[in-house]
Amino acid sequence: MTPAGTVMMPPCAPHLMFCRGRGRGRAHAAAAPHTVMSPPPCSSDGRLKLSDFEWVADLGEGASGVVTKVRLRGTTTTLFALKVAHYPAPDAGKDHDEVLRRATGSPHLVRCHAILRGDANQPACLLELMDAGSLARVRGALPEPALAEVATRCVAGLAHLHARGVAHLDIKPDNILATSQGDAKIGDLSVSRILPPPAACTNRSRSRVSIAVGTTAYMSPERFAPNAQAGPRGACAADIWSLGVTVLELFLGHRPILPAEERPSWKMLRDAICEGEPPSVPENAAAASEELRRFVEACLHKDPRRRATAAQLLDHPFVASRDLQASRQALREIIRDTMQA
Ligand SMILES: Nc1ncnc2c1ncn2[C@@H]1O[C@H](COP(=O)(O)OP(=O)(O)OP(=O)(O)O)[C@@H](O)[C@H]1O
Repeated sequence: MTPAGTVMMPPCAPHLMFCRGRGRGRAHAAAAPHTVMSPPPCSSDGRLKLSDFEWVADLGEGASGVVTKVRLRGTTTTLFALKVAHYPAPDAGKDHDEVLRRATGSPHLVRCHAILRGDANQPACLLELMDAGSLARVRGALPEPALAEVATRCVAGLAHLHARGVAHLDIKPDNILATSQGDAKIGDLSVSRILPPPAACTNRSRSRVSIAVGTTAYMSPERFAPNAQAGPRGACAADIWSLGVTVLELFLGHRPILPAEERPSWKMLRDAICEGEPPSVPENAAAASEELRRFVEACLHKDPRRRATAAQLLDHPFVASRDLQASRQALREIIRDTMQA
């Protein structure tokens, strides 16, 4: 923690050039546009504050905060996304900082460079700018090679989080963010939970976390139980269901749970998810490979104990046997087309 209360995240990308100086604008004279530094450049007094950044554009607003594109004052190329929470989170605040700390080090998770504090002491995360927005913007179905690439990155991002005792709990297309360079990463750790270590799970009450958070359409059946809680394995399995729904949605080009044209209520979703068959790739989807069908099936077991883990999915043929070059190229093209649309 710096004297100003700024939490700085450790670097995860040593190939990026870091700011070592204290002066504004000394960060990265040769940086390309949208280059993100890690850790962020220092302000004039060596303590990073919200007032060191100037507004460039609005990026969006969600339930937990407002996100803007910002620039470090005095620079032209140092752009970030700044997510300022709507409210201070006195209890969850420490946990949230710890979630972000544990998330560093994976190229498949949107990087948080620092946590600043807003006027009302609400957390403000200085994030890597994902300049192509979220995959929810993609119109229509994703071609399978691009989907395999997205799935791979999400599985790798989740494997990183789960191995470090964090459940994301809000995996959905809106929270997979892309860059114009053709990258896609998991973002939005605002409802993520720190999990107790499996070895400490002898005392039931202390070994469970609430999983009744997140976005209803992507929630697994067990999350609809009153005060739904899970141990570390169950909380990670909840993420895997959400991943399966996300992959299926990106494949179909619409939400898979209820007819696309409906705007379902919470109860309709609960009934469909808890009482219906798990969603799957339709039999008549001729374009779907066997690998994709099996991947979705491995994620979407109603019994969380039967779902694959993120570590197992890393070896799944849909991920491990994809054509690397073709899938990366396909993802780049989809992102480019979406940005131009
Ligand atoms: N790092 C980023 N770079 C670019 N855009 C971003 C970034 N992070 C978030 N956004 C955009 O800002 C908007 C709101 O972000 P986000 O979904 O994280 O907020 P939220 O309050 O957590 O939303 P939700 O209600 O879904 O939980 C979204 O449109 C998202 O795509």
